[in-house]
Amino acid sequence: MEAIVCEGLTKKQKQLTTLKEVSFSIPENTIVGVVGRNGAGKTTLLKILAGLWRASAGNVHVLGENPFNSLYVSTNTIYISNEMVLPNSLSLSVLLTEAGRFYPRWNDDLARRLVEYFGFRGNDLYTQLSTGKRNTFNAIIGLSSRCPITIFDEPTTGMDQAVRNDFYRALLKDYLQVPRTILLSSHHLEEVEELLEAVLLLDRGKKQLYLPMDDVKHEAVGLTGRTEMVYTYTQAKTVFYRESIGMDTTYTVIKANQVDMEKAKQLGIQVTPVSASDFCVYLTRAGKGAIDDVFQ
Ligand SMILES: Nc1ncnc2c1ncn2[C@@H]1O[C@H](COP(=O)(O)OP(=O)(O)OP(=O)(O)O)[C@@H](O)[C@H]1O
Repeated sequence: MEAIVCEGLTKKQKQLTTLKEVSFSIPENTIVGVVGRNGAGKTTLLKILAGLWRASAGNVHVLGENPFNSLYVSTNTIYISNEMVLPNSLSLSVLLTEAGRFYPRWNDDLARRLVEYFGFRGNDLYTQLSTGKRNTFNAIIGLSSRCPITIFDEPTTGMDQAVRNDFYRALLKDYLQVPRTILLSSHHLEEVEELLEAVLLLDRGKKQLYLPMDDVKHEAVGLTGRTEMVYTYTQAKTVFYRESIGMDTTYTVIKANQVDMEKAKQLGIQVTPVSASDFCVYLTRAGKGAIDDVFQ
């Protein structure tokens, strides 16, 4: 069954169209990464799915309902972001108790064990936590809620590397125990790719790609060789990205299934894999050349 379905989802904010006819569906009990450059529309999309914002056009169904103003969706969905505002006067321990009263599948034992593991004290106040600690606490709430739709919007902002690793590991372990639909937005695809079953890449409000993770990893290859050779070889092929390296060498990223390895070898062209993360970066370059051009 599909947990989330979007058809032609469009969002207008002031003069801007920040989501443009985005369509996709996510089966229940899957972990999907939502990636894209700054301003691509990730937060906008996630807030609409969480029922916090209303779509301007198109259809959105979360657990079979339009999420906006739906009590059913809001009790079965949690949206975790670094914009979360929790009451100043309540201790962390009381905040966990209150979260447990709201979310039907809340696991208090998990919450308390994570709080202890990450070095919180129950009587600390939320507003006195550092940014990384606050986001760690938010992430604990997100995990422990065990909501059927769990949305993490850049959850690791400010966390140090060890905490990020622990968080992703905890997420995977708990997901394996209690499968649910998890959306995770991140600027660091390389950090989360082992967790993800699919990737949704947004680019300036449009869906640029939505593929199973394994396909994203194998979608493109890089060709390095003499400029003329590479240009001739890649004619009529799907080129995602090109870059000059040195005087007469070019690096070109093309669709992997269009490469004949034998032919490339004969032409002296070296074929190398392209990581999922690099592939997404190549797909969403602004088309204004490279940063080096600024210094010329
Ligand atoms: N409240 C708002 N009013 C008007 N425009 C907004 C509002 N919130 C976001 N936008 C615009 O919508 C676009 C998408 O923003 P959004 O925050 O969804 O992107 P994002 O992919 O999450 O970016 P980032 O990676 O920087 O967090 C941006 O152009 C942003 O300026």
